[in-house]
Amino acid sequence: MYKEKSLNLNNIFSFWNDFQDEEKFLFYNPNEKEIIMGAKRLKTFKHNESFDGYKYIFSTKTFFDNVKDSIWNDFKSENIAFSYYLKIKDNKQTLYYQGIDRKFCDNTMDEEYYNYTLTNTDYDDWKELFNISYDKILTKKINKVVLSREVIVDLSKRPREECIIKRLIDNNSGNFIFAYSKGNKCFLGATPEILLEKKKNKIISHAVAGTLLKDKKNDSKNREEFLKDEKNSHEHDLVVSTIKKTLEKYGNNTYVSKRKLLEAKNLYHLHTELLTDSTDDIITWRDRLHPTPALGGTPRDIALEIIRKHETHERGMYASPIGLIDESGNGVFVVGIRSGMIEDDKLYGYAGCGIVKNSDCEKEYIETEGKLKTILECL
Ligand SMILES: C=C(O[C@H]1C=CC=C(C(=O)O)[C@@H]1O)C(=O)O
Repeated sequence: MYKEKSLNLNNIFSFWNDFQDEEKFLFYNPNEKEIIMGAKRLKTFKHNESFDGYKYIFSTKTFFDNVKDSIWNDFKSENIAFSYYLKIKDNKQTLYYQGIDRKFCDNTMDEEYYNYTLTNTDYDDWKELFNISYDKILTKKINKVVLSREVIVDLSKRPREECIIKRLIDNNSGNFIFAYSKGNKCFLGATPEILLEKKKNKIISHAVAGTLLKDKKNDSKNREEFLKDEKNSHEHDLVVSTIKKTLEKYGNNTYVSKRKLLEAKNLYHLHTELLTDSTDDIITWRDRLHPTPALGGTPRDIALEIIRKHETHERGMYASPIGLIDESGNGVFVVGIRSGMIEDDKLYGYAGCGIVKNSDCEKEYIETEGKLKTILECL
């Protein structure tokens, strides 16, 4: 259905810029060393409709089903096929297109940087949110809840999306980079966390939770201690056991790897890989797993109620599954953390962290500052 041809752009973002006012996405998979961009919506799939014949499906979801805040207008839970895709892999560029062939104006990219100011101070709100949640932990209503912050960043002019995307890719090797541009908004970020992958009949999920901020001076000692640290282990194990239960319930031959360290630019995380055999489709699996206690909490319903009721901002697509699915139904969903929404000359930045017994309000806030750097350092 799609025609294909090789391209030789000096600036791969010429594709992005050429679709000025069109809906488009970018998805960089560091494991495959592959960038896929798509532009111009071709088809929106109905529930359970087959994806056959479409090169890639870009799949979006909001954290909660209902979205009220105008920041998230038009950002929905959808499966979308695009008219144009550019795949960049092994130094080769392939354009897939439906309908009219397209010539791209291949201008070199001048990088533009943005001075910014944070316009909200939210420590008091954080403290209140933390105290409400911590009380639920002390009274044993919940074991864990993942709380998040929204920072509002004034950029004084609308940034060029491709400049920020390029820096997200350059700064965060090993992370998945995503960008979804629609109207005057663009949601983008660099995430270390895969919710799930489907490779033929294997489902692979990843528990990523527990955080150490990097400190160059004591790096190796800190890392060793972090791997054994009780608070972080507890926070991590709650994610592993919830994912494991879901894989065991719906799959066969579930396997849990040994815990490892996952490195991001400014942080380390605890990381466990979980695998199971299943022929069920990737969207069904996404809906079984989202949100894991790395983004929601446990017990899930009570933790989600706390988030819904007490976080003062709306999560929208923050912490939600963002996926790319290929023609054969294989693909990957990552979670939209370390992210921000550009709206005109503002950026709404998001970061969160897991709260468990032994969490400290100020330390957790500092942890979110470290996570926010991912996006702020790319402005
Ligand atoms: C919720 C976020 O991080 C999650 C992923 C890894 C580690 C986390 C933690 O240690 O709290 C969080 O569960 C975020 O970055 O916004």
